[in-house]
Amino acid sequence: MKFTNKEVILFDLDGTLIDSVPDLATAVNHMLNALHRETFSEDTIRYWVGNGAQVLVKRALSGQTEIDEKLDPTLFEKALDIFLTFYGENLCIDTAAYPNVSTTLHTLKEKGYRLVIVTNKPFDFVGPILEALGLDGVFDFWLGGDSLEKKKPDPLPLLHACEHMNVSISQCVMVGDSRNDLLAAKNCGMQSVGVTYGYNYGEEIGIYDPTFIIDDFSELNALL
Ligand SMILES: O=C(O)COP(=O)(O)O
Ligand SMILES: [Mg+2]
Repeated sequence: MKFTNKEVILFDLDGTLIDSVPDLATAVNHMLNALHRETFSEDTIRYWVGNGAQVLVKRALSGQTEIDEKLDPTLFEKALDIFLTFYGENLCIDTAAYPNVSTTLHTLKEKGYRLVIVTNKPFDFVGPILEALGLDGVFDFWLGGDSLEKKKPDPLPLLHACEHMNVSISQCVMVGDSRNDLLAAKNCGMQSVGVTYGYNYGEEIGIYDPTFIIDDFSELNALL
């Protein structure tokens, strides 16, 4: 079984194309240290990634995935600023593309697919990371979590990407590691691929009903 009549492939970034948690965790702990607060392991922080930088910082200050509703707004603003500044200066120290990502993206491009990134990560961080990993030439377009007024799991960024690329929803596929990607796809009737190796809050990706599930990025070659 494989997809038919697809033209544009939408990719999530963190947990799908790149393992960015090592650098995100360093930046989170730098921020927590600066504010004299308890730090956390990379394994714990991995559960907090997926809804963008603001939610990540709120979860870190709350010490759990569930955000503390009584979080002091001044503390949050200060924490966000420390996090964004440090992360922006240390984007690609221990971040790496997952196995077979680069070769598979190049193969898909050679087959004629146009490739797009739809991430919840702030837009300004995306280009420098792609450049550092040698992936910047492969994509036609990308959207960050702050590019539009709503982010995944809202379908808005996926719909915007389709419109920008001048294709219909049925001509696109969303490839992602988290429920945010698969729910965004489901919310606009787009087919999807769930990857099992990324970050999904400790949940099996299959729960969110992707069209196909893959354990390795190169398996896309057989689906497209
Ligand atoms: O930055 C995040 O929280 C997640 O980013 P992603 O949408 O690329 O997984
Ligand atoms: Mg992701």
